[in-house]
Amino acid sequence: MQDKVWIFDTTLRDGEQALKASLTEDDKLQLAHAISRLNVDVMEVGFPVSSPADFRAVQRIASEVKGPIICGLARAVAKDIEACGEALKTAQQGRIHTFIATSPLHLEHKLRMSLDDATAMAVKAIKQARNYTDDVEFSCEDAGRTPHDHLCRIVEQAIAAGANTINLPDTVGYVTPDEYAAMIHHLMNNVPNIDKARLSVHCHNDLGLAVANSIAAVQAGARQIECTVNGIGERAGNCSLEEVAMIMKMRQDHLKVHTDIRSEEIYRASRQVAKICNMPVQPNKAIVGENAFAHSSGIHQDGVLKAQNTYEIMSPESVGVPSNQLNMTSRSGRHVIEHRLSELGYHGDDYDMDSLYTSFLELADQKGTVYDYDLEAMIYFNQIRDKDEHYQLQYVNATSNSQSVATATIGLSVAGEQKQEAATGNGPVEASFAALARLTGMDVDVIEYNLDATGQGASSLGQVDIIAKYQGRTYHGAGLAADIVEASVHAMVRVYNIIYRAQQVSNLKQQRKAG
Ligand SMILES: CC(=O)SCCNC(=O)CCNC(=O)[C@H](O)C(C)(C)COP(=O)(O)OP(=O)(O)OC[C@H]1O[C@@H](n2cnc3c(N)ncnc32)[C@H](O)[C@@H]1OP(=O)(O)O
Ligand SMILES: CC(C)C(=O)C(=O)O
Repeated sequence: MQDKVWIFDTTLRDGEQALKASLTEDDKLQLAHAISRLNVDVMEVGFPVSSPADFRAVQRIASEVKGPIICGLARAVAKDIEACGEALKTAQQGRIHTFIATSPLHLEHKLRMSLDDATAMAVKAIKQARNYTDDVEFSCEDAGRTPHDHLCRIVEQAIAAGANTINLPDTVGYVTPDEYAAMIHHLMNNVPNIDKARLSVHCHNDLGLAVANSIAAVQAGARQIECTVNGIGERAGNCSLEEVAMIMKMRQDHLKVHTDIRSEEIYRASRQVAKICNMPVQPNKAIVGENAFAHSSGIHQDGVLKAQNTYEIMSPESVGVPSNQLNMTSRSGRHVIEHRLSELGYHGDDYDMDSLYTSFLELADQKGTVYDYDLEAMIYFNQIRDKDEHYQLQYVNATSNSQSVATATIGLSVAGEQKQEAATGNGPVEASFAALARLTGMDVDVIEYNLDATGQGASSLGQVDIIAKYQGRTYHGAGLAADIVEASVHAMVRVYNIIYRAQQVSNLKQQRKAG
């Protein structure tokens, strides 16, 4: 049997200390339900003496949320313990968590007392707490900077007074994993009654070591981790619940411990905490960040399509993320495009991959991400591409501003010969059309011009449809590009090619007649 590590969630207490405004009673209740769905063992939900609203929040959660042990925090002060005990009265299982600082720095400058005085206060507070509940946790605040023998002294007395969980916080995120593990070992080997209590750790992230330190402590024998959803908490935050839970799930083979966390609830809880606490999650955050299951480079995408575990050590579904994401960027390759298109219902013979991929890269370089709707539009234009046409657009360079006429220079290949012309106009589209007229020698009359956005938002592609008249006949041309002037020129070049082909057909007919 593998050992169980208890998960003590403190999102609603230490996590809340990170917020610019405290959570309301209703916010706390809603989050308490979300966190309890994770199946945490203990949920620390407030500091009841702190304010009437926090007292009521703890009270409501205690009576309404069933499942985890509901815990409140209290200084080693009689009125704090009393408030905590009262607030937790209706809990199915309530825990009072009391603490006092033990490091020389905190004792001298903050509490202005000796270790013996602090120990006496702790003992008194624990005994008072035991009058309310059998479940009492004691924390040596700033244990990370407390000499080990001092910790042993106070912890021994705390257990003797009735504390059944002993928490050794690295309050300021100062220690390294080996130091933290050594501290746990020292206590386990030197406090005579240590087996009467569960050893707990509570790590802050000031040096980015909160998760590493918590895991090192578990490897040394600690069996409770205090943590928060998304790692929110005072200053740089606390140990992140989702990270430690998934480390213990994914590396059970190595760590030989487990938790009871329902990992499929992680993503949902993370989103709720981010939203209600107004603390967005950084995209590259492990487990719950937007990019945690996103692949953007061709080699990785190809690997994941062939076997998901080539680049994913856990499945997105295992943490409640609906699926992974294959972002299509200019670092993507042909495999992912083919895969995406097949999901959209296209087959290999619907498009020419080489020319589609060229258009894809051009667009991706301009836009960043290429979306499904871009791909669909590209397929359409890929099918009507001017590949072997008489007129082929080389480039468009148009400039315009609000004070002078627009100018456009166009490079066009005409039957394989490179040509260039410039012209002016009221706007860049008109100037471009005038340059095209010079290049082709045909004066086409544009009778309808429609511009549509294909896609969403400012990164949409411009799709231009033109109806033009030439020598009594009407022609249609369409163009698509990130730049709307370029889309217009593509549409017009298409019109010229159709006119050219029509002329060829009619010349042929005349020759036949004459012949
Ligand atoms: C490491 C942690 O995260 S601990 C939790 C931190 N969370 C909070 O502080 C949020 C809730 N806190 C509060 O609402 C308020 O600070 C209260 C109600 C607890 C106290 O408010 P006030 O009485 O106005 O005191 P204030 O916060 O300014 O100062 C703290 C006092 O508690 C004392 N104190 C600090 N920790 C403890 C402790 N564990 N046990 C006993 N006394 C303590 C300090 O020495 C100081 O005492 P002093 O007034 O004799 O100098
Ligand atoms: C009260 C204790 C557990 C704490 O929050 C800390 O030391 O950071």
